[in-house]
Amino acid sequence: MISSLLQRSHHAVRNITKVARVTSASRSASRYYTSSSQSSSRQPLGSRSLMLAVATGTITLALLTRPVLADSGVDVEKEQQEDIDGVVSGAKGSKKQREQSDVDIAEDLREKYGSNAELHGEYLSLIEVARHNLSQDAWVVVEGKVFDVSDFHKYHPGGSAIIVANAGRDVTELSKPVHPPRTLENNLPPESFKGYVNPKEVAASAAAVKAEQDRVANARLKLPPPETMLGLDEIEESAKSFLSPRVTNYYSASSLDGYSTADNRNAFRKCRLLPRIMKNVNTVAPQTTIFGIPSALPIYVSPSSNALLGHPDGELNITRGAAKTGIVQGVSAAASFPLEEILDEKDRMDEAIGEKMGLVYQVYLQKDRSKHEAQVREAVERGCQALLLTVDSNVGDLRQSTEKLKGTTGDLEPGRRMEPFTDPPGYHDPTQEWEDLAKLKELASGVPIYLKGVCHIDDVRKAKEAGLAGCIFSNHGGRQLDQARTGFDSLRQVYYEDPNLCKEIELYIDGGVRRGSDVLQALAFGARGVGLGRPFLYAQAAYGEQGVIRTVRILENEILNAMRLMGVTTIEEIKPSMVECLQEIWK
Ligand SMILES: Cc1cc2nc3c(=O)[nH]c(=O)nc-3n(C[C@H](O)[C@H](O)[C@H](O)COP(=O)(O)O)c2cc1C
Repeated sequence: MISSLLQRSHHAVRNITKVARVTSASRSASRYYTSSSQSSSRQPLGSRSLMLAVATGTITLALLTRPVLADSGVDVEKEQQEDIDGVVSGAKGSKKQREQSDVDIAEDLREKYGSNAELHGEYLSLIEVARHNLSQDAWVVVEGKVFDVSDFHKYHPGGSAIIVANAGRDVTELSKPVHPPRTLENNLPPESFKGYVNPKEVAASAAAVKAEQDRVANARLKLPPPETMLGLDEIEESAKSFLSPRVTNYYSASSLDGYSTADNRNAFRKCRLLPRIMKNVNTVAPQTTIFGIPSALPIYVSPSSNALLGHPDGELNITRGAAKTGIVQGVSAAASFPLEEILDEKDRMDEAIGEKMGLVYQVYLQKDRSKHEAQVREAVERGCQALLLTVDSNVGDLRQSTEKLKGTTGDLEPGRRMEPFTDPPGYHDPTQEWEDLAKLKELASGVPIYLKGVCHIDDVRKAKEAGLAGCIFSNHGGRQLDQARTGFDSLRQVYYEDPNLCKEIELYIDGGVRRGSDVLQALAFGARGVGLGRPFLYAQAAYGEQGVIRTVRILENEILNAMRLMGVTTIEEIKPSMVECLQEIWK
């Protein structure tokens, strides 16, 4: 059965993925062999298994992109509910666990129980495994054993996507046609082994995963065509109509009470436009430069992690859609595809279109500085045109809706904690300071740096003094500090306090932008452009690359319409006096 499925799947996606996959697989594989940062205990792949893996990488990806099990008899709804646990945004415990990777769990278990660990009740639950389902925190189950493949997937000869798409799950059946038995295990450092899962649980889960993939692929086929979508919210609703609760929750979740997320939308509703009349608006020009890159519209894709959760092509959909519409793509440090694969896709698009698309890379400062430094080096070497340093995330988030769904429980430990608290969990660097920018600038070697997640005017001034190219006013879509001021309100406040600042340093906003008129309001107060996060995630989830294109076309139509109705023909003509904010009227 598997071989006929493979054949069907292979034909379906052959043209779009084959060359790409093999090229990128070869590059990933060669990096895997040569990278000096690899653990010394890591063994190179045997040449036979490597060739097999490279040759069949396309097939494995195809398997993911097609329905694989028509009628498994599995309770999909129940599985989806359990699957919610796989949201890694809050998988702080797992990060901590990984930091202790020198503790060789494998040896420990083997020493204690030999190969019969399961008889002693030392199982890892699949719920726990499912928590590690994102690119930066990926566990998989192979033949009852749990492995941490967070680093390995980037070097997987068959491509990273196949692993990331199945992170948190049992991949035994998927890997069988590709790998001789135990290939994966033999090529991982010993500390990657996390433990065993109950074989009965594994069988049930594998069937449920396949059934869920089947359901999603079928549901996507039944959506109304993308050209019938007239607004961004409509596309989001389409995506939510079939995405599993865990994916919808991951994309939509906010910190704590979600005030900032709600405020982001409402910020634009507080303002009214004052159009100027009797102007010739036959020709309008919405083009501008974003992060120094020519852009067809004053919008860009704000970097958002894990697009693959919504669609098997994930960020690659966004690369294709952005290239074909002439807007800039922001790639997240926690993207589900490695930067290398996204840049390979960009190269292909540049060649096909005959023009270079705009692509900028987002980074976080991490506790292990070698990690973000390596990311910056790679981004700069491969020609990313700007770096966005996200500064609103010096610690992780508190998304309680997600934690609740995951069944996370809290601390009941008694104790009078009178000492200062230190060392918060997670990989973000809580010690980050302005001084750290010097090193980043050095690594960037002239590539402009923008701070993402700025709120206060004093920080804009400091960024200017530090020689940065600009700031993005943002509260991270309401996913970090709840009640942080909205990007749009920060921009307005800065404009009122120092109207010339936007001439001295580039300013952008993101958060809650869903209409062309929202874009115009931000431009009026001096923003060069606005970023959108969730709309592009949902658009690619529902319609792949076409969803991204449709989203841009909708915004283009709305921006052009609003410009004409406002009586302006260029972005420079949009002035603060054309926007009245109700809050000010009531003062
Ligand atoms: C699911 C999701 C993942 C995100 N991941 C990142 C990230 O990895 N890095 C980052 O700087 N911002 C990230 N963001 C924030 C976005 O870049 C952007 O600031 C926010 O989504 C804007 O709000 P909007 O979704 O209302 O457009 C993420 C947002 C969402 C919704």
